[in-house]
Amino acid sequence: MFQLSEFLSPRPEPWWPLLRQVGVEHVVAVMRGAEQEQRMYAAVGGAAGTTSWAVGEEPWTEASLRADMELFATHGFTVAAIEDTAPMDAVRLGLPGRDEQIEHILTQVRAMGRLGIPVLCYNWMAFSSWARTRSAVPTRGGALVTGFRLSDTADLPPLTDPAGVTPDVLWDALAYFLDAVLPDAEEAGVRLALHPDDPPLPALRGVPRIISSLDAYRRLLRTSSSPSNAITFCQGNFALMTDDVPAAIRELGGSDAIAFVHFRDLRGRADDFVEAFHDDGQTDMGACLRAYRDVGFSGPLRPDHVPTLEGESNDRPGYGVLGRLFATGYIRGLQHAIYGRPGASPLAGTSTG
Ligand SMILES: O=C(O)[C@@H](O)[C@@H](O)[C@H](O)[C@H](O)CO
Repeated sequence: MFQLSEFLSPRPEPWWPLLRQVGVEHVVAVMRGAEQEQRMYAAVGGAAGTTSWAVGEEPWTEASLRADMELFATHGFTVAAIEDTAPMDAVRLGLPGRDEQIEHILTQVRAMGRLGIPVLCYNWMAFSSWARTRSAVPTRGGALVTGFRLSDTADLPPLTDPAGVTPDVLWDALAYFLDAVLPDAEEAGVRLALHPDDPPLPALRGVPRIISSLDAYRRLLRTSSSPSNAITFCQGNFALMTDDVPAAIRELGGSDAIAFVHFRDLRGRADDFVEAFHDDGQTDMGACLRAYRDVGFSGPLRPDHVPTLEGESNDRPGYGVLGRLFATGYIRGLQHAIYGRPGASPLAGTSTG
């Protein structure tokens, strides 16, 4: 059985109890002021991230991560994964300074091992994160979703100086990173779960991207057979790579390479799409969950990118509270239909009076 999780920063908010109330016990954490926490909303035109490091030291040290875990625990949550890293753009691009950045990642991975956090989600999108060209597209009933149109990026400046950044440079840099980190990750019992480039296009704003196809994942898995060399199966992106997402789950999950799942959906193609409510996109979500069950996936699964609903501010596109609650209910319904409802018996709830 997967671990139904939510994506949170270690900064308590008044609505956290709602997650416990709808049945979420696990957290996928970002780290205070680290790379993804800064990029997760800002990347799509939402509120900018903060760089405050609350416990007086870098967010990826054992002391910081322990403090975060304890904080989540006081709110009833267990940390199932970290979806954030120390800054690593030099690592992604193979630039000078990468060895120092890799040392930070090693510090993080070893700390995660000691703390029993088994999954680290990372990505190969240099100087960016998920990219959208619209952050308020009306969908069902006027709820707002994000959207992307490649043609809208034509006039945007390059994300970084593209000189020298080729797919080969990125692949070599990824192999160098895996070589440096996988042995320690394996020893620590931590799986490095590579997230797809979002959107999965061969290049964005003048800079090539490499993790944008099923073949790229096949190549990743050929690079090292370490059990720590793993995948974040971000369904929305895979739905833009293939028409048969369940088959991709069966292929990649069949060798136990899926360590973490982002459960979401959309409508369109990689160069032109809008996101969707979990029950309103182009993918058969139930067929996906059956595929996870059949390959024995047992890691964290979290909803990703939900619509912003009536009355909510859209300063965190994709991460509104009401949409998260709807997504959680939808996933729990599918889960009980497909896996069976734990503890349910035909007589449960009936009176024997
Ligand atoms: O692009 C995606 O599909 C994502 O999973 C990101 O939105 C992710 O949540 C952020 O980059 C933070 O890790």
